[in-house]
Formats: sequence, C-alpha cells, structure tokens
Amino acid sequence: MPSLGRLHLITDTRPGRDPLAVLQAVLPVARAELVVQVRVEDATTDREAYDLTRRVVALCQPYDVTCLVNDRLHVALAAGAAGGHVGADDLPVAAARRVLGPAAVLGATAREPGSAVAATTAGASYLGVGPYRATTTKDGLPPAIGAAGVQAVAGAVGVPVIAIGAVTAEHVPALRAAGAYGVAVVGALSGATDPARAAAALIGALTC
Ligand SMILES: Cc1ncc(COP(=O)(O)OP(=O)(O)O)c(N)n1
Ligand SMILES: Cc1ncsc1CCOP(=O)(O)O
Ligand SMILES: [Mg+2]
Repeated sequence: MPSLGRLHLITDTRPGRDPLAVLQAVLPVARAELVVQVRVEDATTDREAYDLTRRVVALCQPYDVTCLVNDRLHVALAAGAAGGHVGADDLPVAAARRVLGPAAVLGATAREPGSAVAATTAGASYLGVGPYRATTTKDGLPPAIGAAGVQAVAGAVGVPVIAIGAVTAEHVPALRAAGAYGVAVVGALSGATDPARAAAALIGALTC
C-alpha cells in the first residue's frame, strides 16, 4: 500500500463550485502529499460520479496522487481509484474491505475510540476523525469533538488519523499535537480565493 498523503482534498460539488479547477490549482503544490476524495451530492447519478472520478484519476496520475471515492465503492473500482471512504450510513468497514480487496486504501469515519478501534480491526487503513469544529459544509453532523476528541482516537489506534471539520492551516499545529497524521478539507480549499496558496499553507503546516 502506498504511504498516505497528509492533505486530503474532498471535492466540493455543490452548485457554483468547480472541483476540477480547485484540484488543478492544488496538485502542483501538494503533489504526493495530496489525497483526493471524490465526494458527490446524494442526488448525483452514478454515471456523473464515475465521469468525475475518471477525470480526477487522470489528473492525479502524473503527480502520483491517490484518488479515493466517498461512499460509492463500485464507482471507485470502476473508475480505477485507489480505494474509498465509508461512514456510519455506508457499507460496514469489513464489507467495504471485501469489496475493495486487500491492497486498496480504505478510510472509515470515527469520532470516538471504541468505533475507531473496531474500524481498524475490520480493515480500515486510515480514519477520518471529526467533526473537529462545527462546519456548514455538511448537514446533520454531531457536535464537534475538538482537539481532545482527536487525541482520544489517535491514542487508541495505530493507523493514520485524518482530522476533518472546518480545518484550516491555522488549526494544523494543534491537530498534529493531538496526534493527527493529516487533515481532510472541503471549504479551506474550495472556498479559498487562491486555492494554491491555501494548499501551500496547509502543506507547510503539515510537513514542517
Ligand atoms: C476523511 C473523511 N472523514 C470523514 C468523512 C465523512 O464520511 P461520512 O461520515 O460517511 O459522511 P459523508 O462524507 O459520506 O457525508 C469523509 N468523507 N472523509
Ligand atoms: C464530510 C464531512 N464529515 C465531517 S465534517 C465534513 C465536511 C468537511 O468540510 P469542511 O472542511 O468544509 O468543514
Ligand atoms: Mg459516507
């Protein structure tokens, strides 16, 4: 399995956003420290998700950047992505591992140590842990867990912990101190005036 990048860019496919333009700005800056997770709206068809993932895989390939697909593991397999990410409403981690196979990258969402340990035992290769802070990007999230919550999970597992939820570069030092390996972001890159500059700040904070 390739080593995991520390900056996870989750695509923003809300109306008015341009996920491929953001990706093209970030790729030359973040290079192999980047992981791209294709995440689409629930109303997006599988065909649209597949087409987007094919384009993301093609853009990532020259940079040796890992592409994952959120939720839709059949799309990940069909489009040649390196793996997927599942949460509580998706396939169970063990089933996802059976679908993707032993070599794939498989992320699982966790917000407390018990479910985090269970997810790693079931085959997760990294954990998405959060929400770190309250965010408007996703509805219906449970309360923020803060650095203490990230630390509780990171101390319980041996796989990389990727913190998520309104993370920007200024939060990275506290998250690294809490044991996070990396961060996953939507708004910090998609909403940035200059996504390349925002990526450089995140990478600088993650790798110093
Ligand atoms: C890195 C990372 N962490 C957490 C999530 C959230 O996954 P999930 O809980 O399944 O919610 P949706 O993203 O599917 O709405 C993630 N996607 N990536
Ligand atoms: C999908 C998801 N799961 C927990 S927080 C989140 C959204 C993260 O987006 P942002 O970085 O804009 O807060
Ligand atoms: Mg999900």
